[in-house]
Amino acid sequence: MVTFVEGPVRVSVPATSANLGPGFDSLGLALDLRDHLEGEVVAEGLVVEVTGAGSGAVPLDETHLVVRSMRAAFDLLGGQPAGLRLSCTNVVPHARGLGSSSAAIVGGVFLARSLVAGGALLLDDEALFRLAADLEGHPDNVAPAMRGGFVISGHQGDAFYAVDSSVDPRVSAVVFIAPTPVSTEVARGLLPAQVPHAEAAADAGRTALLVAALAGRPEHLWLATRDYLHQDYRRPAMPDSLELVDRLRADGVAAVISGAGPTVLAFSDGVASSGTEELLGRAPQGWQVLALAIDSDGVRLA
Ligand SMILES: Nc1ncnc2c1ncn2[C@@H]1O[C@H](COP(=O)(O)OP(=O)(O)O)[C@@H](O)[C@H]1O
Ligand SMILES: N[C@@H](CCOP(=O)(O)O)C(=O)O
Repeated sequence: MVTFVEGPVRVSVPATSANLGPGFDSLGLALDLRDHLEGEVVAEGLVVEVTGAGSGAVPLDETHLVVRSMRAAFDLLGGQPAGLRLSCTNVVPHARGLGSSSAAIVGGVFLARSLVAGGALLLDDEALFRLAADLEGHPDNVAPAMRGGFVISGHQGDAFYAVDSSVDPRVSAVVFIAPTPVSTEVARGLLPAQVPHAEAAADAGRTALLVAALAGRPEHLWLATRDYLHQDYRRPAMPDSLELVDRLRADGVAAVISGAGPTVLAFSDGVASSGTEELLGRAPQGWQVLALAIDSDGVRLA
């Protein structure tokens, strides 16, 4: 019989940028931009409040992504609470390629576990990661949202792996958030079933280089962030984003489509052409630009 904790529990969960150019469906980086969730077990019913990103757009019932994720975790933890109150304060923009859905899923499963007495003994971090990755369908955002930092992840049969890798302290990110959304589902629908072998080989080389560049050789970030597997195929859904990537890269900036887009992420490595101040001035009109440090905590009690 599962026992729930009394009173509200607060958690926070970071935005994430997946792919980082060539690391399609395998690389992900947690960024210092957090959604906050507060949950409480109550006598009956379901009350969901949302402020910030998604307010007025996301449902406020059982179909809300955080609620669905909490329900899935409660099932694995041993049972559903009699009633639930959930309050979401969101800053991660939705459908922009900054991992809002993974933040909702990871925040939800972690919040559910935190609402159960001894929850971490009933559902350990590995099981929680697996649940979240199953709910999302790909682990590249979920892994850094859960663990923080830079994580290499993928499928292993019907399970998942995730391995932390280091990030040089000189590296940070500037994100250019496009004014209009593109859903990940739509952006994935643009990808071909097959790619030429030479391009797959080139992409593998750049991905390996990117891991080394992030770990301590940031001077190679521009070379390392060239993608061959997804960005150009997605151009029709986000032409302005690809144009911005092209412009920044032509000036030597390590710029990529963040996740499935349409946000553009540029790595700042502290040197003049890719310094944060210089990058902040490159935002197209109507776009939001944010300088973000790498988040090293992942989901946590707020
Ligand atoms: N915090 C949230 N609460 C409820 N639903 C969310 C939340 N974040 C994301 N979603 C759902 O996920 C969708 C965005 O997911 P997706 O297309 O994968 O984009 P993203 O790149 O932001 O993850 C939203 O339109 C919404 O339906
Ligand atoms: N590897 C996925 C990443 C999707 O990230 P999101 O932040 O856009 O949800 C993809 O490229 O489809």
